[in-house]
Amino acid sequence: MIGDLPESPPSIDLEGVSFSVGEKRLLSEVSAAVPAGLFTGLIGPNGSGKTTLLSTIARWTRPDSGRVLLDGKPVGDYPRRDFARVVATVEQHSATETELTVEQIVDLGTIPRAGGRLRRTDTRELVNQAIGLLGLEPLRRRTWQSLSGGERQKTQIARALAQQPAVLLLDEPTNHLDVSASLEVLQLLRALRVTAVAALHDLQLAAMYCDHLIVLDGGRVVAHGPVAEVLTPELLAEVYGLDAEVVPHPRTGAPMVVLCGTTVPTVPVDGAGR
Ligand SMILES: Nc1ncnc2c1ncn2[C@@H]1O[C@H](COP(=O)(O)OP(=O)(O)OP(=O)(O)O)[C@@H](O)[C@H]1O
Repeated sequence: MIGDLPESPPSIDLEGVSFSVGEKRLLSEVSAAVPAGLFTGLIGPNGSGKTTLLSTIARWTRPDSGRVLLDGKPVGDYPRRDFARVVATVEQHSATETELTVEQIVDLGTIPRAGGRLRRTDTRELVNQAIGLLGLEPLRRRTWQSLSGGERQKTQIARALAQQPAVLLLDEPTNHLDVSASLEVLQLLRALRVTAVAALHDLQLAAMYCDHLIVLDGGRVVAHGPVAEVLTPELLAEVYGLDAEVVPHPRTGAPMVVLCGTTVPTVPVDGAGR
């Protein structure tokens, strides 16, 4: 046990979570289960509430009503320091003003867990491991300012992994990553077998790497459950307005999203205004 929190990956339960800013309802009665130790994808169109929901799980946003439970206990009931040790986050937009190097940023990940108690040699080992896993060795002494978008993204993921979290909350973790880097990073994250929730835009990546999906639309949950049950042509048409097929991968049999277009043309095909 770390404080009140278990070392093993906890489950997360969302129970009727609602949140508004002024008149705008960002989350509406969101209820879903995030299974322990699995990789859950949070999908939905732009503005559907994915970042806001991650923020409520991370305790940055307090819901107006409803509860977020970690291993059956409201997240707000955990001591701040214990919660920070166990839950690591990778945000959609990271700070750009820092002068720190890759190594120093990854080292920041060890602070919450160490709480000043891990010996320096132990934290160095965690930093080296995380840098190695993300293939950042050649960049370890480069400054944040000098990194490309994808290199920054990998650095932030390495920082989160150096924390050795039981829960990982990731807002578009493949942002800026090329195709093979996206596959490598998701494969790595999934293999950790922590309780992970990742907001994803790429439906094919979600189909390949997620165990479980929560689908948001307009701040509401429209579906949640195992990928094969949730990812259907009907759902993609309803939520995204997509004309798509979901077929078994010819080699692995895993669901594969084949896009045919949109169900509603957004741009006139025969010339605007005619
Ligand atoms: N402080 C705020 N005040 C008013 N509206 C807000 C505020 N923060 C977010 N919103 C709105 O809430 C909705 C949900 O935003 P959120 O960032 O959670 O969506 P998202 O699904 O993560 O979007 P994206 O895929 O574009 O990143 C959006 O319509 C957004 O404009």
